[in-house]
Amino acid sequence: MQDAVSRIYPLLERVHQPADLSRFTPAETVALSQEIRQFLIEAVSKTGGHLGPNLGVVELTIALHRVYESPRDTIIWDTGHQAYVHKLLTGRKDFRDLRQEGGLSGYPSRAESAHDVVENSHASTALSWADGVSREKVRSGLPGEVVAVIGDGALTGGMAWEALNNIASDKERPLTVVVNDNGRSYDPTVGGMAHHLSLLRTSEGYERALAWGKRTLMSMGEPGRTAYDALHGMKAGLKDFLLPQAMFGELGFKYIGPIDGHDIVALEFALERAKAYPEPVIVHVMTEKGRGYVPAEDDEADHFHAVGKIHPETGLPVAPERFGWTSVFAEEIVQLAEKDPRIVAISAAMKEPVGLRPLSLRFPDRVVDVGIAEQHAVTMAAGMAFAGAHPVFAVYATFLNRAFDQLVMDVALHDAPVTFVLDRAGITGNDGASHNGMWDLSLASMVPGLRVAAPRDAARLRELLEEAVEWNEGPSLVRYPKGAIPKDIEAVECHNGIDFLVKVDDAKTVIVSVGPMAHNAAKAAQAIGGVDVIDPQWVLPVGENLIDICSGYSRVIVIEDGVVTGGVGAQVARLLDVPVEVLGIPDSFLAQANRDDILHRLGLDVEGLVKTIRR
Ligand SMILES: Cc1ncc(C[n+]2csc(CCOP(=O)(O)OP(=O)(O)O)c2C)c(N)n1
Ligand SMILES: CC(=O)[C@@H](O)[C@H](O)COP(=O)(O)O
Ligand SMILES: [Mg+2]
Repeated sequence: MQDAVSRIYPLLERVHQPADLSRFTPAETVALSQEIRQFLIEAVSKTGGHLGPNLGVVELTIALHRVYESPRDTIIWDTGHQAYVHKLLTGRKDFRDLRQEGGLSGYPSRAESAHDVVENSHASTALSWADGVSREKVRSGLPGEVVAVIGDGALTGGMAWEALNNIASDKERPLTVVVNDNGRSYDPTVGGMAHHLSLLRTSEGYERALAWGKRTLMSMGEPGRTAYDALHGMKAGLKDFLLPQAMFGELGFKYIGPIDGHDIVALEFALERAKAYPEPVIVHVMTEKGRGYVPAEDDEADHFHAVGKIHPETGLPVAPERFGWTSVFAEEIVQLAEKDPRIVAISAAMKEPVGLRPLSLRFPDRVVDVGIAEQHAVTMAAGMAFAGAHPVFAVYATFLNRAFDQLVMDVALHDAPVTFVLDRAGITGNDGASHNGMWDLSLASMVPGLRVAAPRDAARLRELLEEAVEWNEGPSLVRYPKGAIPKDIEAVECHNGIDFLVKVDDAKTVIVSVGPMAHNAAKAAQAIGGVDVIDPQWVLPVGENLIDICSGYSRVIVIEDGVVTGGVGAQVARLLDVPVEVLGIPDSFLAQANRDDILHRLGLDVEGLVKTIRR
């Protein structure tokens, strides 16, 4: 086996395609699931990746591939971060370069396999995809079932409910929704729906008691049977009262569950029933995130949702994490909230990764986790602002795309003083095309009244964040990238609010650098000579002060880590008479690779900038 692992996995060796699984006995499938867990721990500890979610779906994925015939039957994974086992069972075992340039994607990928459908790793879309695939299969008479697997976290997203509503409306069209319920997003999953699912989970014992009662009474001959009939009459009423699964029924789905998601026989039985049913079905599967790997099971924070490289024996990181942008925000927002009681923070199911954990510990009632519900978060923020708060929505840049309408119509149109803090802005790299935060500047440039700051270092992040939350005339946005934070660069001069990072006599060329691009811009300018570098800090809308300064040069170059179309450079070019060159991300989806390698490929590292500017 060509792979990232040194151990031999004899059962996994036998699987080249899903059909091979049909030759396994039930006992062998159990042994296979143990092998797969070992494989995942060994391989992912070398590369990093979504270990916890994948450890949780080993049995579920085996069962799905034994019951359904992929790719004839379409299996769709929501978010797709839990598709590693699916990859292993569909012939992809070379995990050496998982999430690296040229290696396996961390998500389903059509380029890799005919078994993969959805590459978009933004959550809560799988049910809409499934509805679409199923409609077209039925319309055009294509064979094959459609199954969507969605986590309890992704089920908090509004789009999932729009899809459920549509799927349920067509009783003639069978479609199976598998809810992979591990009770967690990163944190425990929040909201009424999560509560509902957990009630179903706790009712499992009740179901077992009913089954035991039935068996016992029926074995007692006629008197027992009469007693059972009487009790059975009551059961529906009792069940409706005790089991909120009725809700799925009322929505139009047959509900099967809750099923032990680590029992392959039970899973196969449930999936076979779902497959045979001629209408939409929900199969509710209970799993444990991080299952079978003690460090992940014990990790209360997020059960190893996504890890870097780790020591497989201990689960400890191979390299200590360097102090990052997120940590600076995490510290600063606590300081600001201490001073300003109007500050309330919002997270869309990502308190820890966006740095809101310390604030939630200091002021538990001033951080709201809305689930994976970015659209709701933005409009809710507008409502909070109306009622007197200054909401701070901390979110990954790529996920704000989803709430563009709410940003324009609910926040900007109402001049709501909401601050957006965009983490992972610019190139993120290993998560592939869908996770780069490269559209935010272009989108923000179209929103009337939205002020955008791009700090170049920690000192500027602290200052600009403070200015943002003090700005109450309308919305503001502060954006910064993924990863370690570089050293502060002090300005050599400041004119009319514009920092000069490099200033030489008689420079004809000026580089306008956006946020963290300042570091490469300054180094490139120093290497070339005769070039000034300025940092406007508040980059959108483009200010008159920036235009005035740029007008004094014969050549203006804007460097930004966003798409070139419609970003800061495009706005500067619109307002200046001097020719403007924009160096940024071309309008294309970026294949996965390390952030530095992508910057190099795009000519945005020092070497590339020197070359381009000299030319
Ligand atoms: C729109 C969107 N917002 C946020 C995320 C980040 N994110 C990725 S996985 C995840 C939690 C998913 O929970 P769940 O669906 O239950 O899957 P699990 O990891 O528990 O298997 C979140 C918040 C995302 N991918 N998409
Ligand atoms: C699937 C998903 O959207 C997240 O888990 C994401 O992969 C995390 O990215 P970071 O590692 O940058 O926090
Ligand atoms: Mg979950």
